[in-house]
Amino acid sequence: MIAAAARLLLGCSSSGLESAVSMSSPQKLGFLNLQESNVVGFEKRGTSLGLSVVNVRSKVLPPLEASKESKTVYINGKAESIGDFSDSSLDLDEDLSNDCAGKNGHMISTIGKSTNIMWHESSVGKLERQKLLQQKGCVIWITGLSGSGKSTVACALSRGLHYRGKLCYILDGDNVRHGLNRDLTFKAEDRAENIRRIGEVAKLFADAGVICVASVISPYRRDRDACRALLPEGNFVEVFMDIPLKVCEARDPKGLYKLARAGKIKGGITVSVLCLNKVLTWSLHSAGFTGIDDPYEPPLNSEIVLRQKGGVCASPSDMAEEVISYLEEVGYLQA
Ligand SMILES: Nc1ncnc2c1ncn2[C@@H]1O[C@H](COP(=O)(O)OS(=O)(=O)O)[C@@H](OP(=O)(O)O)[C@H]1O
Ligand SMILES: Nc1ncnc2c1ncn2[C@@H]1O[C@H](COP(=O)(O)OP(=O)(O)O)[C@@H](O)[C@H]1O
Repeated sequence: MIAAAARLLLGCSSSGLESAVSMSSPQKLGFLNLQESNVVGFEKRGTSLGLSVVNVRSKVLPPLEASKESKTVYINGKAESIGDFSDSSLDLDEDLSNDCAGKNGHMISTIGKSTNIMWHESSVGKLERQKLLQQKGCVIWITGLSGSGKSTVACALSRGLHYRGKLCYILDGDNVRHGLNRDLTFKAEDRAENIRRIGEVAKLFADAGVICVASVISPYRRDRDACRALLPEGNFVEVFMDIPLKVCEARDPKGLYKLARAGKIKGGITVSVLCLNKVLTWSLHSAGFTGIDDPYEPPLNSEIVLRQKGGVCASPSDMAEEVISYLEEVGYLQA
């Protein structure tokens, strides 16, 4: 928050500051180096063309004021004057300034519901991170019915990759619903939002250079395709657990198919389990259970299909090896 506020200051008097923001050209961006302990309060003093003018009160510094030189920023792609500022030539770390300004410079845009936001490019890029990790960041998207073996294969895959010295992280549907997506139900629009968020997080992991394994039912083709579209070509590897419903239902490790068949999931139910003398309660709000009274749309062109052969399911580690072989083939296990 302090860095963000400092960036909004845009110009200031120099006394007592180690560095200051320059707005003399749209290619430059700098940061005020404020010590958090010295800042005792932020005060919003007004807005100008969507940019907040902030007064930082400090224990050691005099109040900072905008001063007298006219500057330009780009707001929603349009050049706008933001008023009078001076001291544009103050001591900046040029390299860091240019690094962090990124390719969009001071492009301020509206994205979704967020107004006046700017893209900051990191000084270390994806290629450098990949070189460090000796792998290519990507998303392995495991989709399939409940009980088809998504989580099991994700774990085996993670183990196999780890064994080869590759950094991998699993985003499991059940787990993500414990935190990030705890506000979402199983009605269609919430499933879509669940997948959208997981897709966005997976994209960040891939950008970090990590092999991100998402194991989620993701029943709707459109939502999966939207996640694919977030990533560079080839970085989204869809793995379809093509296991027949009757096999998944026979496994039924959580007893959910049984509940669904009994009509106890549609419309929302509460499940309570006595565990170590504690009652654990889950609320299942649902338009239906996938495969029973809610649709599952199988992928049409997934990179990998894992299915039974002659009615026999391969072991989870063999299935994981199939995925690892694919990653090796496409060169993702090297930088
Ligand atoms: N109505 C309904 N439909 C499907 N699944 C249900 C439902 N209610 C609860 N569960 C449990 O939630 C797990 C699926 O969560 P996901 O986030 O992967 O689902 S989705 O992609 O948003 O459809 C899923 O976990 P897995 O069995 O591992 O797939 C179920 O255990
Ligand atoms: N390849 C496999 N062969 C036999 N059983 C499996 C296999 N993969 C998973 N299972 C079993 O199927 C059940 C469901 O697996 P799970 O990974 O939880 O599925 P999902 O995450 O798709 O709901 C578990 O009891 C698991 O042990």
